[in-house]
Amino acid sequence: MSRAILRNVLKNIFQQTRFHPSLKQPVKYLCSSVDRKWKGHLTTMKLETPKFHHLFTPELKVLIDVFERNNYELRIAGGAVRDLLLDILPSDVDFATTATPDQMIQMFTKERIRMFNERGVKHGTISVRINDKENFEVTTLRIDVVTDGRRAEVEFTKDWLIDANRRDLTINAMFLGFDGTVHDYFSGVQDLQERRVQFVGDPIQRIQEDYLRILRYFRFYGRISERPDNHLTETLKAIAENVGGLERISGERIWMELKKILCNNHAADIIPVMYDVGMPSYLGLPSSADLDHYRQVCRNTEGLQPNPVTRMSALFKSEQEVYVMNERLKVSADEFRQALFIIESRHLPDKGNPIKFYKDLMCDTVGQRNKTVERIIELMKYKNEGELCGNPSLWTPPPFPVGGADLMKCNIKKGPHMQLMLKELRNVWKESDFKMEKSELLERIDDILPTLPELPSKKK
Ligand SMILES: Nc1ccn([C@@H]2O[C@H](COP(=O)(O)OP(=O)(O)OP(=O)(O)O)[C@@H](O)[C@H]2O)c(=O)n1
Ligand SMILES: [Mg+2]
Repeated sequence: MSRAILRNVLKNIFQQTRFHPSLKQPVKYLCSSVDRKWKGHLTTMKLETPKFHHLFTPELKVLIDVFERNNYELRIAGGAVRDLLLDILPSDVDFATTATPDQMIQMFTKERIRMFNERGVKHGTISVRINDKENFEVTTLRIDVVTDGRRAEVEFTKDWLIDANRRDLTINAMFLGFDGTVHDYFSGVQDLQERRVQFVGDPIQRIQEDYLRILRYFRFYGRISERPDNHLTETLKAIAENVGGLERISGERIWMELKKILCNNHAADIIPVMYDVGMPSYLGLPSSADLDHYRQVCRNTEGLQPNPVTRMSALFKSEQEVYVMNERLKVSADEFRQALFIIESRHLPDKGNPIKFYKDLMCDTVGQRNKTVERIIELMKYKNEGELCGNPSLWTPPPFPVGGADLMKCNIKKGPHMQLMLKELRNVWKESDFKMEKSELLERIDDILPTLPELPSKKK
């Protein structure tokens, strides 16, 4: 078909659909429908993996029977199909059906199956618990009618193609029947085989429906692509033009995705691409990061299962930048402290003796010992000294032999003075390479006392 004819056909569909009274948002709906009609094309294949059979619990069989008895179609949808095709057991399985939420409610009530969590109903999701053992979420096929880039108002449909078309990536837009048939409208199987990540239809439209999809794109790129630099130009262009929409996405949701990106394959290349398309400020990351240093830290941490914060810390030049990031991403208190710890300790001189350096650091770091060990292990990965991680006894000093009670016996009162004295004694102990014993350390008190600063006395 020539381009001109195609354009005309599309125009006709446009005009017919535009004034259809049932459409609340004609133009948006229309774009999707054109997209669907010309790009969506069903291909099927049989899935052969034992992982698929693992899903068939007695409870799932009950669910399947209920839908069958009531003549509604039910299929596995989205991410779980992708994972099974990759021979991975999916961590969560979503189900899609042609039954409307009302029909499902009627059916489950009749079948005496317990429903819970009514909040999903508006978007077509019914949650059920079967045999008091397993929960399932079943969602009616739908199209997102009005979207504000975060949430959608939906309209239900019985057309699998329409539902596939509103999904983000081709590899996430497939359905799986319980006989093992994969229903693939947008060449998701081929994209998986060729390890290609692309949006369903028009990337701009898909992104504008939910800006978090920008991050989902990079997450799945890391999981799927074999090459670090195989992005489609059209995809990157659409992302670059729409990064501003990330402003509307909550920091928590962004951090959930970013964490995975930082630990996935190709993290060394993906974050710089995210910089190229103008994302850092929307993620609370410094725009002037040293990306070569970041790449180096990715190499240092390769294969060591780093905490995502460890890699992210390479993007920060100052504590201030860590605070800015936290303002946006609201990372956990632990993650925040880990980032600060790396920023503070990465440039301390180790005087050519890393084991002594880490022992001293262990000794200097206040807080729970197991947390300190975790932080130091991450610092080792960061600094390319990961070979030390597996052997903490090498760099863990014995417990400091002096405590507050010992100092009180030597007439040192509790409070800031005692803290200063403990700190000085710890320094003496470090210099002895952790060999001095309690009695020897306590003998030093008299020498240290005159060197301590005068502390202001409490006002009466
Ligand atoms: N912003 C989003 C989020 C989800 N989905 C669709 O909803 C499915 C299920 O979403 P979710 O469970 O959040 O993601 P998964 O793709 O399953 O990935 P994961 O393995 O992390 O669960 C996705 O596969 C995709 O079809 C989407 O189109 N757009
Ligand atoms: Mg999922």
